[in-house]
Amino acid sequence: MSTANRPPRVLAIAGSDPSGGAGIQADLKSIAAFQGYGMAAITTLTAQNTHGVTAVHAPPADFLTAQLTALDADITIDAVKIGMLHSVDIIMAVEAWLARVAPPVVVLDPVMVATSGDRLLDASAEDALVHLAQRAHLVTPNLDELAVMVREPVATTWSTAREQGRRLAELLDTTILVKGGHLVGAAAPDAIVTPHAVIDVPGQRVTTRNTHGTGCSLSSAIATLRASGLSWPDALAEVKAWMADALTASSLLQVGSGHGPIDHAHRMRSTGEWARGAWVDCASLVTRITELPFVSGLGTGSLDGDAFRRYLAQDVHYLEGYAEVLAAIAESAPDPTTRAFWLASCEAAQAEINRLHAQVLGDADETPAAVTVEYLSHLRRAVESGSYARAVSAVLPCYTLYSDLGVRWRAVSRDNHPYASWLDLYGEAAFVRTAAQAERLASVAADSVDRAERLLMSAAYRTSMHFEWRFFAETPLMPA
Ligand SMILES: Nc1ncnc2c1ncn2[C@@H]1O[C@H](COP(=O)(O)OP(=O)(O)OP(=O)(O)O)[C@@H](O)[C@H]1O
Ligand SMILES: Cc1ncc(CO)c(N)n1
Repeated sequence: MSTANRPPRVLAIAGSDPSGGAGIQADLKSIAAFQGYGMAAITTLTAQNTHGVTAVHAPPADFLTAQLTALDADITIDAVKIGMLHSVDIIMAVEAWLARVAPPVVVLDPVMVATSGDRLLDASAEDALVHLAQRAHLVTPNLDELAVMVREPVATTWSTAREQGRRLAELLDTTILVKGGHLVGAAAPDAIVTPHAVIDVPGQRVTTRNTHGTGCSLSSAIATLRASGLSWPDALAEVKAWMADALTASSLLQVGSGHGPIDHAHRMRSTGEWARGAWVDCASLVTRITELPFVSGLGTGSLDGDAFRRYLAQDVHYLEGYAEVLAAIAESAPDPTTRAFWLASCEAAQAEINRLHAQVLGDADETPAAVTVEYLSHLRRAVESGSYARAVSAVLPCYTLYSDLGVRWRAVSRDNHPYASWLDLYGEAAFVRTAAQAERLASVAADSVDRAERLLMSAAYRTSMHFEWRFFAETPLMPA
């Protein structure tokens, strides 16, 4: 299924939303955001904006068949995403085409009602849609659609939703993506559910009204990543991280006064730039860090155990101050999602402190080294500057450097390696994702400040990277 370097050719069979937030417009933007080549066969035209749908016009179903036939006569299709189908005639046209062409990836978003509450599927077409769903490799109902498909009341808890997903998976004998977007609370969980297993993919809720088209965008993005070779759960985790940022960035778009669209293009717009630039500017410093005897000895496993212990004893001191700094950053974060990220990071640092005390260090309490004290005062000064952007820049090397080292160490054999569990901590996918997210948040912050402040951000970042170098150079040499 992998398309190696060729972008997957992804076809959306869906309705048009002229306001650009949902329907084929959202599909094409999402497919492009995940680097696919997008195509669109239009089932229906809607007249709609961010407040709702005012009219629907469906061309004859034969004309949809003509569009689909023109495509498969000429183009190999790697994935299909199916959205608004509106009527039994249209559903039957799509079903006949799927039966003939059998595309390798078929994702069905069983669109019934828009975010605004307007019906997009005739009530009489619900059974036909359930029948069509048996031909899909993944079905992505929201909680209302799930309830219709299993003929039960709408789930109000996540556990009921997962159960209903399980029953639908059995009924259709296929995989279901159960979406928790419509639940209330701080979480926005999703799950990949088969007749035999449930894989939860957790997520934080973004506080925003701009949720128009999230379902369309999710299903076409996941079809694109599946056709690129990812498993359903991996594809979902990737798309959820992207969706959270697209929801957060939606406030800048100012499209309409109702439920506005998400920002599909947020990654193209700017994020990643400042932080990547700051990293590249520190390239030679990073090389010097990797060449330190302590760092190379950690990788090969040849490092002296006492030196590692002395480093950890200082790292505990460092992490204690660092966790306080992260809590202060969370306090000054610009929105609840960003705050949740820094709080989670603060908790992870505290967990690491507890783990080090319990498993490695015991009660011994060594004096903080000069480098530890100075590095922490640098971080505190960045917080006290009152600039969120500068404080984030100062803590960022802790993410980018350790993620980079972790990735380098992935290739190292873990057989009899004395520091294997420590190397694993930073090389695992979750930490790499966290570091990438921290970089994105720093870049977003960089976009909101002036040039002078951006220069101060870069200075704070470089100073921290320099302290990282000193920390690896000096702490192992502390007197025992
Ligand atoms: N406020 C939110 N914060 C974070 N994620 C969200 C939020 N709202 C929806 N999502 C995510 O967006 C995706 C779509 O979910 P949702 O349940 O909203 O679908 P839908 O109702 O089909 O969407 P649509 O608005 O297009 O009808 C899911 O991955 C869901 O978890
Ligand atoms: C065309 C179209 N498809 C799907 C949805 C669901 O959000 C919508 N609002 N409009």
